[in-house]
Amino acid sequence: MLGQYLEGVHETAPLIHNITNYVTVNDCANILLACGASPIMADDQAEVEAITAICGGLTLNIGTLNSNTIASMILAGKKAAQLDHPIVLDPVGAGASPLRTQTAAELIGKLPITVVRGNVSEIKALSDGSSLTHGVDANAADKVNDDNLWEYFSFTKKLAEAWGTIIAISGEIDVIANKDKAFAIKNGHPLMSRITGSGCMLSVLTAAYVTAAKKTQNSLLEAVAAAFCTMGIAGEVAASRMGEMDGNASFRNYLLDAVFNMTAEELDTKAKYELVSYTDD
Ligand SMILES: Nc1ncnc2c1ncn2[C@@H]1O[C@H](COP(=O)(O)OP(=O)(O)O)[C@@H](O)[C@H]1O
Ligand SMILES: Cc1ncsc1CCOP(=O)(O)O
Ligand SMILES: [Mg+2]
Repeated sequence: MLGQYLEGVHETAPLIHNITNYVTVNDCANILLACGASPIMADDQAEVEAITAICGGLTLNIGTLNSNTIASMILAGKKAAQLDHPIVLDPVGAGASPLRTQTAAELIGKLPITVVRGNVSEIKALSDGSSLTHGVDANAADKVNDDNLWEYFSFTKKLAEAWGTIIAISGEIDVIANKDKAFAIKNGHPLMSRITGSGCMLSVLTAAYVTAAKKTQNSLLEAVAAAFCTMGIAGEVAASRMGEMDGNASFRNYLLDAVFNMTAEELDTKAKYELVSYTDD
């Protein structure tokens, strides 16, 4: 079922506008190319509306936000809204500083965000201030596990309703929800948290999948789940290639290669997820 979403990206080759951080920008461009999409990074207020207008989707990542890029995000987001383009928000480090938390909240309040993709501590910090991030990483105390999974289903459903977005929480178990349904995804590998950028790359990948799904009139929720499974499976494949002297630099390259070589069949075969419908309860 999810493989068709990768095919959709290959067939439509969506162009994605990214206003993102300067730490992981090159990895974000490369993972978009790896999945068959195209990246353009542009963050000056004088051009963001024109760039958004030639693209199919937009990623807003606040990882190294500043007052110029915050204004650019609002301008680009409003243009994307006018053109009915999907917008993915990555609230990097929300909870780590008031500027990050307030900016992410402002973007959610002012723009019709399609997907908020963050780690569990970032999303909790934004929902009710109930967590502290470990910098840009999740706080171990917030971890989603089999015991608290239903609490997180209910949490993401409520948040999806309140914000009118898809909520996509990443981690060892990913939880992705709209107001009606939720996916729990169990692909991935612990090494993914030992490189910088696995979350940022996942956000741009998500933008590519939802942009393609919108164009082909497919489910945006399933498109997000397909992007998450793609990333998780790529992490598993990359980990299986690690040699004795390999470290996080090799892992990052193997991860990109795994996305580049991913097929719809591989995605369908290796995806590990549980789908829950709230209308059942
Ligand atoms: N311990 C883990 N086991 C399996 N997958 C993981 C683990 N930690 C992170 N991931 C995966 O890494 C990717 C990035 O997630 P995460 O580390 O939560 O984002 P961020 O880098 O924004 O904090 C996701 O695909 C997630 O599923
Ligand atoms: C380390 C760091 N500092 C600001 S942005 C950034 C990258 C965060 O990337 P990710 O959330 O994908 O690990
Ligand atoms: Mg992140």
